Amino acid sequence: MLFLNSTIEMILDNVNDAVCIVDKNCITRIWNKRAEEIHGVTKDKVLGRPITDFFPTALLPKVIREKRPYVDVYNSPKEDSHNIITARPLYSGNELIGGISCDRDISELIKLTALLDKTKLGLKVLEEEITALSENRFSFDRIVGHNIAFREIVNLCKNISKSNINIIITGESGTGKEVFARAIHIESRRKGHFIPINCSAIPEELMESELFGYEGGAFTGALRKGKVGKFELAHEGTLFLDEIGDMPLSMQPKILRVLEDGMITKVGGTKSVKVDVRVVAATNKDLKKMMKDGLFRKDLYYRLNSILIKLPPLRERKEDIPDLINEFIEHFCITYRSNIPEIPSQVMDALVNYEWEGNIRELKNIIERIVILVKNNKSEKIDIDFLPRSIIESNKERIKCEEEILDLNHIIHRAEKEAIINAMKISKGNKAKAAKLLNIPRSTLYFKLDKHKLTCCAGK
Ligand SMILES: Nc1ncnc2c1ncn2[C@@H]1O[C@H](COP(=O)(O)OP(=O)(O)OP(=O)(O)O)[C@@H](O)[C@H]1O
Repeated sequence: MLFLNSTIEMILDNVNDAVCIVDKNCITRIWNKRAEEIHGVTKDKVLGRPITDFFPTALLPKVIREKRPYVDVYNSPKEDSHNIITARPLYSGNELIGGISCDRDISELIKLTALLDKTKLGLKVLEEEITALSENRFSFDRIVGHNIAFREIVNLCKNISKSNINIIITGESGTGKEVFARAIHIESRRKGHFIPINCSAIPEELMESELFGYEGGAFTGALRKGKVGKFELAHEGTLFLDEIGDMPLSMQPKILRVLEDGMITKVGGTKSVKVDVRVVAATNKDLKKMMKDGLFRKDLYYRLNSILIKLPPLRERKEDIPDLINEFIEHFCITYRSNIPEIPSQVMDALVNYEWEGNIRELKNIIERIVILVKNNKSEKIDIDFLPRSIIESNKERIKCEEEILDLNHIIHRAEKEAIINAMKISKGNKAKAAKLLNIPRSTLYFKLDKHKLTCCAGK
């Protein structure tokens, strides 16, 4: 008889799953070693006995009764034990002779999943702590700069933070508009989140659904369960509309409406929801000019612009550059685990006097690059050669100009050139008259016009 084949039994004792074979009367015929381990019942007890004597809810009697398989069914035979069972009827030709079940123990997997869930929870707590810490990083106290005009702006922003008025922040790229918007949000103590959206990064056709959300299946490619828009996410918080100058004209009246009545309707939806959102918008464009050119709506501008904050470019607050440099060096030395390098005065001068068209962002990027170079070169100080070529060149140019300012020969040379240009202007290009005005012979004037490369203005 098949059930008594000892070779099969020997093979089954060496597989990882618990195997149980019963005859058509549900009497246990094969019970392998793994089944003994998983179910805690030995062969000698179970063999020859109905499987239901040991496992009243066993799947095999059901399989035999219904003559159909059950695949990958979850089963917990005892506390803390979790199995996945597959059970099938066994046939000899057309005759049903019994059933076989294979149990895979997934208790370890379940324990690991529980551990993972616990870890996830821990991570969430950590994430929240990190968010709180990084939010703190953006508070007004952490904004670097002691330039008087800049401090006045910081104080003004602190004062208006707690009111709910909308704000527009302008300034060149990289001057810290987003940093200010975040600081205003933190200072406001609003309960909700700070939600940034970059208007220039979102295609016009997606803007409405990004801002107001959409109902499930509102359009092709939409998520089945729909999406919450940024306005709703910013409920009781602050919505930061970055690059507001790039907001499509078609969207502007819709935003104005939300700002006026605080109600939003999702794309494809019919219900309106009330939101309490404070809007801070930022741009480096000239919105007034855009209004004149018909590219920005006046009504939206005045609705947003309860107060306008203008951040100065870095070159207008050079005295803040050393503090910013030190702050960024400390920051990147932590990131790249390197010691704080010495900054020779020549390097500091070069950095302070650079034009910084990309403002604080450009300065920050360059300091990061410098910290990496210092580390890679195992240096203890910032060598001037670690600065980018553009800064080195502009520094050389500046030093040259400063030297020229004090060079007496150069001063005389410039004064002479200026006097000749003026004399030529007054005499309307008449050299004899100009020479007379300058009190020099005409031949000397010819020589000096040539020396100063002014022959072009000689004819005028
Ligand atoms: N006062 C500040 N102190 C320290 N770091 C600053 C300060 N202002 C800006 N930064 C840093 O400079 C970088 C640029 O700032 P931010 O993104 O706020 O500029 P932005 O004006 O919004 O730029 P864009 O117009 O390009 O969006 C950021 O990395 C920010 O952390």
